[in-house]
Amino acid sequence: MAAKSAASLPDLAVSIKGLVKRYAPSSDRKGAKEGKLALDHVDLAIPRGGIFGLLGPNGAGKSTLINILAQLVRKTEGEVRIWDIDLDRDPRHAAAAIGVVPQELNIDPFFTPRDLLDLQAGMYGVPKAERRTMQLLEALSLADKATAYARTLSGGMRRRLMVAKAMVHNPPVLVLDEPTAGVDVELRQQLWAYVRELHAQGVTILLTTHYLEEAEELCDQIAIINHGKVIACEPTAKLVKRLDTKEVLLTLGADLTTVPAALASFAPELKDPRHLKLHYRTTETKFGALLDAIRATGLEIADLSTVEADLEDIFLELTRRRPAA
Ligand SMILES: Nc1ncnc2c1ncn2[C@@H]1O[C@H](COP(=O)(O)OP(=O)(O)OP(=O)(O)O)[C@@H](O)[C@H]1O
Repeated sequence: MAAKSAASLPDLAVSIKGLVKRYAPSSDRKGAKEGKLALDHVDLAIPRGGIFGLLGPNGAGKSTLINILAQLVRKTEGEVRIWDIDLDRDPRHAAAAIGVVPQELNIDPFFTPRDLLDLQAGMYGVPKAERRTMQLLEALSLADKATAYARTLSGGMRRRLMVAKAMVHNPPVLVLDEPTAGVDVELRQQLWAYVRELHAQGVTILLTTHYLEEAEELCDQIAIINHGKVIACEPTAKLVKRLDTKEVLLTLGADLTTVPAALASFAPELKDPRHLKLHYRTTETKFGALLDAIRATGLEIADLSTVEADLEDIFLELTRRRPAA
């Protein structure tokens, strides 16, 4: 994979079109004839060479999407291409193009890191001469644990071992599902340093997270998923600004031709003589201060509504929970 010439490299590392996943109905949920719709016509274009964040609250569908890429979950509908290889037509080569670090750290307790990586390399048909077992263990600060039983490794070491395992076949795309869930600050920094190093080497990174701060720190592009739908997908700076900006639409009781100067700091947009849109940064301005400013102008307000409530709710949800310190 890594040997592909620059001219033949795809523009998109991952391309997803109309992806639907409906889980089979569970027998213990009475009355639920239809299974859970976990992904509802998802389209995503993940450019080659970037760090792409898939952000969303619990149960949004992030793991389902990752597990479809990893071929652990079968999609219901839609097209998935990894490194321009269709998952349905050529699952084997699609699998060779991607390394996935799952959320769960299932490692056989009696395997050593070296055995585990050798086994994985064998599964992917990596010839012995091309194996990079010790190099990977060193890169992830696990060289001194190469021959220790996995059961003696700490949670952080296991997580790093899973990253090494995902990189054994040198895939051009690395996917990390909630890599820092329950991980301490030091390990998080180590993990990100390694991810950045891979990125610098040209590996495309896709990660899922609950945490806006984390996505903001690492990712150049972020997609937000909620209830199985992608509700935003933008460059990080643009998205963060949009998430932090609240729009308020005022319906006026009388025609307005000139916006009062006192509202200038709220980026006013007079849509028509009866509708005025204002913007404010939620991290900088309290809603009460905005109301006070409106009241002080003496404008007659017939109605007031906020726009893009869905994104705002998610923003609150994502910022309320912070990464574990
Ligand atoms: N095997 C399954 N059978 C039935 N429903 C499932 C299954 N796996 C997940 N779901 C449901 O599909 C929805 C999406 O779950 P998913 O695990 O993909 O979300 P998530 O965004 O990864 O959440 P989390 O961050 O909590 O892992 C949830 O409502 C979940 O309960």
